[in-house]
Amino acid sequence: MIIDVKHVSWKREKKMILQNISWQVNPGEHWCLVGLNGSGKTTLLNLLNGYIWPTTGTVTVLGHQFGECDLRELRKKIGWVSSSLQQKLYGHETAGRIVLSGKFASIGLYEQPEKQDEEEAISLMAFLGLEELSERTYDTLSHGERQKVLIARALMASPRLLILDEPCTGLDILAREQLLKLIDKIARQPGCPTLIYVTHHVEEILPCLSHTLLLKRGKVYTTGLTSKIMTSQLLSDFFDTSMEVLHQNGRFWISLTEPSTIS
Ligand SMILES: Nc1ncnc2c1ncn2[C@@H]1O[C@H](COP(=O)(O)OP(=O)(O)OP(=O)(O)O)[C@@H](O)[C@H]1O
Repeated sequence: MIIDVKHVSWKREKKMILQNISWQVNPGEHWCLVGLNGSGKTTLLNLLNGYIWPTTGTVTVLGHQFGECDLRELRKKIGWVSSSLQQKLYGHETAGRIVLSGKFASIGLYEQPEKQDEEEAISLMAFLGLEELSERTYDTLSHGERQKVLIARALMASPRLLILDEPCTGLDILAREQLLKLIDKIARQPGCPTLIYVTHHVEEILPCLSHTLLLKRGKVYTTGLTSKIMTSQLLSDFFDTSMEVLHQNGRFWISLTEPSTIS
């Protein structure tokens, strides 16, 4: 099993941030994690990476139960692309060196890379269509280009689990679609890591994301096949707002049926 979270709760300042979360991710599945602001998505990701510990329950990732394994070793097998990573990177580094640094899980490149690593970074960037960015410094890249470079960096470590935490935030519609196309391309590769795609936006859910977890106020609202979850009835109940879901070209598009009722 890739992820096995059992009856996990996390409490802070007398507040239950996550309550009795159970979630299993099997090999061959790709998951979407959907929840509104403050529903507990980031907290759940922090638990998966061992940055925080459950108040109760157990977390097992890639067969390693937390508390009984070397977290530093485990984290090398988990790629995590998030906005907080964006902020940590050095703007003067070239995109090529940032991708290469993923091999060493470092911010900046301190070790002398092997020729083989350099070749791997070049071919990965070529596969993802990023070769023209290789010599550009990170601070000259657009937001969408940065996200692609960060995904390439995560892939350099050959992770078994790749967490994409709201990767389309701040992108215009075209940049968003370009980034989603790249993620879809990665998902189609044999041996692709298990994807966990975190979002507020149903429109971003790609057909490759076979399963969905809906998180609401710190609890699992439901889990299951994405195709079964993305219905007008279920999402209206989840968002407490009447909405219609249109299924088109393998994607889901939402419209509010009574926008004026939102307070
Ligand atoms: N260390 C902490 N101490 C107290 N409260 C916390 C802590 N970390 C998170 N919370 C609270 O837990 C709730 C869930 O936060 P979390 O960041 O996990 O939500 P989220 O779904 O990722 O939200 P967003 O989509 O806005 O990023 C929020 O109410 C937040 O204020």
